[in-house]
Amino acid sequence: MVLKAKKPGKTSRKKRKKSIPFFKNEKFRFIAGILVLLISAYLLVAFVSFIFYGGADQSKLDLPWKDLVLESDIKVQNKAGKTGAWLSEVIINRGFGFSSFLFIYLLLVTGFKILGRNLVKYRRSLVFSTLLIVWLSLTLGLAFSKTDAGSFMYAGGRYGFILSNWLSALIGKTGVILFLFISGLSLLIFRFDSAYSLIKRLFRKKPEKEEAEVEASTSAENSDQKTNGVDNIEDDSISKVIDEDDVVKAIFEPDAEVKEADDVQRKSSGDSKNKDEEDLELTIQQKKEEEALENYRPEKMEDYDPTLELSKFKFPTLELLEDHAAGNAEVSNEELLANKNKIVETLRHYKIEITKIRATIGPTITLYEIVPAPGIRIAKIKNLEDDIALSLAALGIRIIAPIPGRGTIGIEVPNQHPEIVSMRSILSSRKFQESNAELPIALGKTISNETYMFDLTKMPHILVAGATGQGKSVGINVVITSLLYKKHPSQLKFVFVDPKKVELNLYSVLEKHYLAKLPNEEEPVITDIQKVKHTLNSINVEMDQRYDLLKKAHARNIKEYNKKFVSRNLNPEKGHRFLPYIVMVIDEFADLIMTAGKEIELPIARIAQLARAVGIHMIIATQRPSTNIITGVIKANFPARIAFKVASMIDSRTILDTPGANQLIGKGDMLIASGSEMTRVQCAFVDTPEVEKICSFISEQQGFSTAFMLPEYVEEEEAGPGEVDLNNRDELFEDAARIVVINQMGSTSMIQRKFSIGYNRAGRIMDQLEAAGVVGGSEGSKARQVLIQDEYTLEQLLNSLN
Ligand SMILES: Nc1ncnc2c1ncn2[C@@H]1O[C@H](COP(=O)(O)OP(=O)(O)OP(=O)(O)O)[C@@H](O)[C@H]1O
Repeated sequence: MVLKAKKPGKTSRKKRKKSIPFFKNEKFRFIAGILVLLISAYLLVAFVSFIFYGGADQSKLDLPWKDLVLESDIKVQNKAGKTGAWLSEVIINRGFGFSSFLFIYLLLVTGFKILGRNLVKYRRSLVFSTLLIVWLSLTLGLAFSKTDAGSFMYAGGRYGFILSNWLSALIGKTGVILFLFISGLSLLIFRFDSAYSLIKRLFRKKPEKEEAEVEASTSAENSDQKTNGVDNIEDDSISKVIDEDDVVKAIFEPDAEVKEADDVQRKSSGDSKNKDEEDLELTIQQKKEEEALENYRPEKMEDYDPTLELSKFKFPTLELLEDHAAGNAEVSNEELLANKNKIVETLRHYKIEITKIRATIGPTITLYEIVPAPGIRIAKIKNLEDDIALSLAALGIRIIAPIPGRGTIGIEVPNQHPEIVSMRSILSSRKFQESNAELPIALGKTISNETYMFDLTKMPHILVAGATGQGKSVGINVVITSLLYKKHPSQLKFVFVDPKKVELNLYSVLEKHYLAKLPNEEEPVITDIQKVKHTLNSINVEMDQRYDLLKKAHARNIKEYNKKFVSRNLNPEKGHRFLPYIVMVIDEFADLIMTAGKEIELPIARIAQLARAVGIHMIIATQRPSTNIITGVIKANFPARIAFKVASMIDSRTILDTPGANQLIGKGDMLIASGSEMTRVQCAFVDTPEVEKICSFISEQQGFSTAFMLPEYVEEEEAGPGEVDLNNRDELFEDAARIVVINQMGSTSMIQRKFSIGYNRAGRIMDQLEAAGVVGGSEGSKARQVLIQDEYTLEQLLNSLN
């Protein structure tokens, strides 16, 4: 669609260039533009006067043009003189009536266009106004066909008058009115997108409502499924009904059913995808973007390809990963049956009758869903958690009473032989492979053996907690590996913080591919707490710079911004650049907070609050989920939390706001809370040697010349202009001053980029600019205020310095 739109634009532009080359002369354009504007002003005076004095001048205007001009005795009342009166007579009366005023509008926009200012989309306005002139003239001709006869002026001009009479005779007045209505509506629709959507909405009101209802119910269904971590009782074939009298038969045949379930799942995910696509096509916003392409795209330029610099980059292959699942033992039918009997027995013992029980076998736990007999209080079952655990002689039993939206009570019982969910099986899943998410993360498997996936851009920051040895580090490796399998080095950068100096260090070989760091910093993985502070502040600067860029580009988020940049609607010379996502991973957050406290907490909270739209995401992990580590400020800004097994119920409450994480069974068993949803997932397993293999696969390939450079943060006291000697100015001082004034942006990193100089030199120049009064004082991470508004004043100031 984009290509089609591009072609005609290109050829017509070429033609124009050939036919009027003198139009390239700037002075000529200036004079021509002014002339056209003056003509439009003259015509305006003439037309307005014609309305007032046209009647009085009428007798003179009937004279031949020569007589009217040459005869000096003949005087007209029109304020634009005889020529103005005559032009008005010809254009309004003998032409198109009142709609002739649109000619003035056309001259006005043409004049401005020649002067280089596009007030409107020119070609579109030209076509629309011309058609409107004809339409309006005809409409006025028809409406005033009776009154026109006695007046000096035709409201629709002679053209409108004659045409409306002719059409009325041809198709009758009603026919003409219908024709005018339809053509008017078409004009509106083609000219104004909003008119189109408004009219469409009027006609489609009912179906849309229905669609909304369908959508609402689908999403409700989806959310139900997620909330429970299991599929619907009625139609999910993974779940097995264990009827009181036909227990064995119902539990068996898991394999065939799992396959069936997969199909259903695939189908439904395909369906919802189709639905999404249909919705996208209908959005008005997309249409606008296509227009922008047509209008602003420089000629002969293909889309910008961020991956071009490393075009030969190969993504890691699945062969690098082990199939840990090979030795997994299945849950035996005896085990299922025994557990079921014990549950039923224990409940009976407390006089709780159940009408139905069914089992869903997950990788580490099996969910037994029971439907209690009518009249049984749910709280009563909930209180039996310990008794059921005792009777099953198993740790990690969790009762979910009731499972939200399902009308059943869930009892999660650990399997005797938990499965290892290999990273390989997760990454090779269709769900992950076909994911269109911006930052797809496949984390593990849910109770119904579904791959659990999410898009980090939607989460958008994650807090991970878990006691030592419960799978936290493996979980973080799973997150990073997922991203490495999907994102090109140009699209994603990591900032790794690892005070323990062991866990994330193996990623340091990815420096020139995937890592971001401070300039002049040697270590790619940050271990020093002081440097963490600098890095966080630097990310804050990067965040502010990105917001400035988004604002200038009128983009709401990084996705929109990059889309515009890729289609070359943003000029790199104005500071625009392709923005990779930045994911910051902090492995032991507690160590940082204990040592640096607020200095760390506040920039993290600020990033968490604001950075989502500009593509900066954080994953912070801690062993000690206590309230002095996970403070209210942090918690409020991290809505997505992942809990591995923790030591106590209090820890669970700190991280998840509910108990439960203390009842997990460890080894990657986790609870994921996102908003009000809570899902139990078995984390995939990826071993350190596998991660090493992936890293060396990537690092052996060609990378960028350096890591991605974060802007350096200069602390305020360092930045003061204190002893700046203006007699000893940097040789780039004047050029830098011009750049700052032209762009009206007092940004050190802009100077750094424009002149390809280091941050310190750019900072010194900025101090000199402040001392010279070109920019205001430092405002921390924000760009400085520019105090000189135009180049002329600047030149005067520069002269006075010499
Ligand atoms: N998803 C998983 N599947 C199977 N086993 C796992 C999984 N995650 C962790 N384990 C087992 O638990 C061990 C400890 O995991 P991990 O190193 O991730 O713990 P941790 O919470 O990071 O501990 P620490 O905080 O001390 O670093 C692993 O070596 C592995 O044997």
